[in-house]
Amino acid sequence: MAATTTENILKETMQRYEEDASDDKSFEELGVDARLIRALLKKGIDKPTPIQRVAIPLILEGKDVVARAKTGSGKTFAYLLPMLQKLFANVDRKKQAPNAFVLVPTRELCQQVYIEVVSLIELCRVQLKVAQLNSNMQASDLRAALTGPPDILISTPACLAKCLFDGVLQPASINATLETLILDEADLLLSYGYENDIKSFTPHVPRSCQCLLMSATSSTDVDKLKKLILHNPFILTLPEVGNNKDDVIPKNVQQFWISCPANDKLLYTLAVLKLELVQKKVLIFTNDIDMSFRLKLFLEKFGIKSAVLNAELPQNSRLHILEEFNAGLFDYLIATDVSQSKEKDEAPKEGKGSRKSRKHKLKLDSEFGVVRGIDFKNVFTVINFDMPRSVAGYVHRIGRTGRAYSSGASISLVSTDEMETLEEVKAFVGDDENKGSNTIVEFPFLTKNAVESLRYRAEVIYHFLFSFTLEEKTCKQP
Ligand SMILES: Nc1ncnc2c1ncn2[C@@H]1O[C@H](COP(=O)(O)OP(=O)(O)OP(=O)(O)O)[C@@H](O)[C@H]1O
Repeated sequence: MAATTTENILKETMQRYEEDASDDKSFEELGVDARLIRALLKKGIDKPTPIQRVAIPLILEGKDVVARAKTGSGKTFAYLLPMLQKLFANVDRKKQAPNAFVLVPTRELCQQVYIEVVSLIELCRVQLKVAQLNSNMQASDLRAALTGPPDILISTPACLAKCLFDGVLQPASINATLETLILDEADLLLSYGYENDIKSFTPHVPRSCQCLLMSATSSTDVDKLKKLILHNPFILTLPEVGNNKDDVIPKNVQQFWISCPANDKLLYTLAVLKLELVQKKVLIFTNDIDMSFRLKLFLEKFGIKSAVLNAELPQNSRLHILEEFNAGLFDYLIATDVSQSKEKDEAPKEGKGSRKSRKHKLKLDSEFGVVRGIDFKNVFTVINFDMPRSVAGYVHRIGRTGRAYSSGASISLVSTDEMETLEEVKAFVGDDENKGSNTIVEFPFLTKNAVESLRYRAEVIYHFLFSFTLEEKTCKQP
């Protein structure tokens, strides 16, 4: 009987919030602070996305929330706005530790969230201090960052655990002060090997703390975290994402594929870019880091300036490249997500407590972090130079365009070997134009003649580069 009543309440509440998600409420009607609304307007944001319409009122009511919504749906503001609003209400309070923790899986995401929070605070002209931690910081740097203490702490779970272990943060202070705990990209945190780190601080999270889990997919990991962290028994999983493709691939992204011999991928990419068949900015995904460098050099010889982004680059360089790309300093970025390459299968399975295997897993997963959650600004086109190895990889790559209310396109170059993956993608998203907008179809704008007209020059450049790359030892012989 009790279970039925709880089920009914949950059902009714879900219905209410489903209705809220589909109506046209403004930020003001959601109860967002006028300063934050003005700040959003300065960023060109004037109406909430569906996940924001649903999540913001709930979070403002103080509920624990598990928010599941597709990539690029605006989850960051869905938690940042109510979190800041709560802090605005009590700017001058004395405290022993930060009032809010935002935990994310990678350093790039720490940086991304940090930039977003600081810019909102500055635009609102409110005195709040934000600290961003990373695992390269020495205990003295961590101590300095936490002096004050800041109002908001943005960190990976590992770095937070380190602060506790080194005595930089006191469990009692967390227990006395923490009001909001946010786990962003919650579906990734455990797969990044953070379980023990999370377990090391959860006992110190006070029962009164509001906990939010933001995630792009549902998984057993999210359920595990939910059990580990959420205190408030009223947990609402927001009904935005189901298990079908319409829920995960943005409807405003046109998806194309091109059949292309494996050896001609450089040439086809060149043709697509040189003939301006796609709209900028362009994010190109390769499965192999060497190939990304080769592609960069090749395009450069045709006057197309690009940068590479992969987990082998030092983190500072990665952050710098992301910042420059997002600031519009160049239009083409070649990213490698090694988790989509064969190397992933060769990774040793994680043994219990095995330091070595955990390290290896972290390395591979941080490379996956190049794709997941990163908000590449104003990307219109995603090119799969190599097909990702799974439909999930495809969905995450495509999710880098068509973010929030913008539109976008994707083109996948498919060699004979990759046809099987294309078939899987087709089975998932559909390949029949009549089925609706959310399908993958053959790219109609690149003719064989157009490709062939570039072949001779491309081959000359290719041979020139071949000797060049041998000398430089930067790239391998293709
Ligand atoms: N209400 C809005 N209107 C227009 N743009 C928005 C709105 N809210 C957020 N955005 C923009 O949409 C983009 C995607 O938002 P965000 O990074 O929060 O998505 P996400 O759901 O966290 O995606 P992912 O799961 O990939 O991390 C950002 O550039 C953000 O500035």
